[in-house]
Amino acid sequence: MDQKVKTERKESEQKKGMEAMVACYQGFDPAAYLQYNYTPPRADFDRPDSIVPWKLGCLHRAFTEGDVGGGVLVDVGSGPTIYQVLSGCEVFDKLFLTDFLEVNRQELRRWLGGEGCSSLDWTPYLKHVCKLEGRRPSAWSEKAARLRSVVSDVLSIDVHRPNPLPLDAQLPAAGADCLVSSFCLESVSPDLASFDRALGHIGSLLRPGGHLLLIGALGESYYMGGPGVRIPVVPLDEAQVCASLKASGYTLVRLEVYTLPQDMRVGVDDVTGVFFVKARKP
Ligand SMILES: Nc1ncnc2c1ncn2[C@@H]1O[C@@H](CSCCNC[C@@H]2Cc3ccc([N+](=O)[O-])cc3CN2)[C@@H](O)[C@H]1O
Repeated sequence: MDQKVKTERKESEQKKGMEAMVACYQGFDPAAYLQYNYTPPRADFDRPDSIVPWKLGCLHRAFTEGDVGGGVLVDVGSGPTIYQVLSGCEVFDKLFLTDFLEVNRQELRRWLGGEGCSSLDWTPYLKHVCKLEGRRPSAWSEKAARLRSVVSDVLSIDVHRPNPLPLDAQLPAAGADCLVSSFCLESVSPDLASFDRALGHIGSLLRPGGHLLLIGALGESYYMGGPGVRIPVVPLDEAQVCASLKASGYTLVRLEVYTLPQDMRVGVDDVTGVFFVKARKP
């Protein structure tokens, strides 16, 4: 088989993989997803070993240790959640939330509009991050107001495109100062090659010297995006995450890993661990 035919066959297989992934996401249910992953036991602020307090602690440290800040922060694949930017909103003046699905963008806009009809009450999250910042928990409403004030837009995004954002997105020509992305790339990529390409695509949004804060699942092969909505995930391990970041040209600043206790494995996925990466684009 000559090279041209091989390339065409490979491109056709990649296209089919992406189309299958898009079809999986048509059943994504933001409210169910939030219930599965962002309520106890995974989000139990009275349990030091709960996943969400661990993630919020990683993000708080990463955003407050002095090397991250400035103009523009982009959250890649926000989903229906805002926890991932509760620390970042204090050190950036311009923040973009993004997601592939309109149902998730609508969920984010509802919270931003303060209409009080979000699918999840984010108050405990706001209070917890205020506590991490040494503020009184009653400052949570000030933090909510701060976040609402710095979000510039809720954009569509497709990490499988070389230019993942809409052409009219108002990013600086040099790129964003920081990217944060949580549980997205591995959950939308049919295979490792696709994951690596997507990592490269989002890297094009980041200026040289900027930081990437990446949270993701380890050992996950599927998750439930809603009742009966099983979405495939490309399983990752620590070594692969490090290799993919290196191949994408990043300098690893820190990798932290959380191993799920048995009672955090609640049947909505087969995730075994969570990684937190802080990396810098040279
Ligand atoms: N082409 C695309 N480009 C960008 N975003 C896209 C694209 N396609 C779909 N999306 C968008 O990406 C998605 C992001 S949510 C992905 C969920 N990830 C898996 C889930 C999360 C989770 C949470 C918490 C814990 N835990 O242990 O506490 C474990 C786990 C592991 N399971 C979704 O918003 C979709 O709308």
